[in-house]
This record gives sequence, structure tokens and C-alpha cells, in this order.
Amino acid sequence: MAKLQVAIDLLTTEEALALAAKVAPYVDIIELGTPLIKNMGSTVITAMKAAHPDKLVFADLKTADAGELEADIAFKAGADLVTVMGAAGNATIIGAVKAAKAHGKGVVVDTIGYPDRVKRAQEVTALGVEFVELHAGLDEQWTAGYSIQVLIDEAARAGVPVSIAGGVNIDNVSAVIQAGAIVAVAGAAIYGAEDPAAAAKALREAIDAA
Ligand SMILES: O=C(CO)[C@H](O)[C@H](O)COP(=O)(O)O
Repeated sequence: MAKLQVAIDLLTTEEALALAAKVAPYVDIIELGTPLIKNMGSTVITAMKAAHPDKLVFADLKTADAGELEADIAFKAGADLVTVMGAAGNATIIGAVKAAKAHGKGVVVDTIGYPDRVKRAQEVTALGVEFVELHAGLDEQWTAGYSIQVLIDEAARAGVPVSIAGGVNIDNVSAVIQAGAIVAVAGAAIYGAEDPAAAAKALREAIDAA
């Protein structure tokens, strides 16, 4: 069954815990966004895992170097999954995977900004990562002409386990799953909703029906 990942792009531990408490019944993975981790440090990872030990806690580190060191920090803090940039060298990804294996956890490669996301997804899957995030970041989404369809089309031809992040919402989540994504990542569609719990519930139901 495909999973729903809530991306918490808020800035304080208090806000993140409050949102997670509302949406936890409907999500599989709780992502601590990069700005949140940069603002609060690894303590937000520890707090989230303590509050939701039954959920996968995803630390969106976007590691670009020192893969083993940075991943080890997050796993020791309680993370189940960490991200490494697809644009990082293979040595960085291999280092993070080494730390993951030592902790019994996993690495996700973030293809944000990478020119050929599908090719990189196929390359890094051979390095032992859990899955690859086909990702259009917040800044890319705000550029003229962006459409999530580009990620959906990439997922359909990736041939390796992928998630999709970048404007996932109730109108496109079925297509995201039908294209083969094993995880749908939703940030603003949930934390920006008037009723985040209702938004997460609707996304959950759409994923299960896809
Ligand atoms: O990692 C991120 C930005 O770097 C976001 O969490 C991701 O893009 C999902 O956000 P949204 O669903 O709001 O587009």
C-alpha cells in the first residue's frame, strides 16, 4: 500500500508537534522539513520520535557532504529516514547508507535540482538507498510553468522505488500513486489547509483508492 508523508515545513518544534498530533492518524511518515531542522537542530527529531514512536520520522537533512557523519547524528536523535542530495557524490550517499545500516534505518536520495532525476534515481538505487524522492522544491514550484506532471511522468518510467514531492494535493495525488510512486509527500496541502486533519484524511483516502 502506498504511503502518505506529511512534510512539516514549519519552523518550531511546538508547531511541528501540534500539526503532527492532528494528522498522525492519517499519515505513515512524518517529515521534519529542512528549515525546521536548521532552525531547531536535532532536538526536533528526538521530540517527534518520542511523540510518535509508531510513525517513521523522516529528517530532511538534504545532506551534501559528510554523509556518514550527518546521517549518524540524525539516527542517534531518533530519525528513521534521512535525505542525501542526489547531486552529492556517490561517496556521500554510500557513507549515509553505511550509517543507516549500522542503525537499522534508511536513506532517501533527494533529486531536487538534478538535471536527469530518473537517471540519478536508477544510479543511486544500486547504492542501497530505501527509495528516491522525485522532487521539485519550493523555489522551483514558484517558477513560471512548473507542473507536477513532470514528476508523475518521471515516476512512471523510473523503474525503481520513488516518492514524489512538489505540490502534491488532493487533485493530483491519485495520478501520483497510479504512476507508481510508493510515497506521496504533501506539505502545504496539509499544513496550509484550514483543517489539516481533514486534508490529511482526504489524501489518505485518495491514496488508498488509487
Ligand atoms: O522538501 C521540501 C522543500 O525543500 C518540501 O517539504 C517538499 O517540497 C514538499 O512540499 P510541498 O508539498 O508543500 O510542495
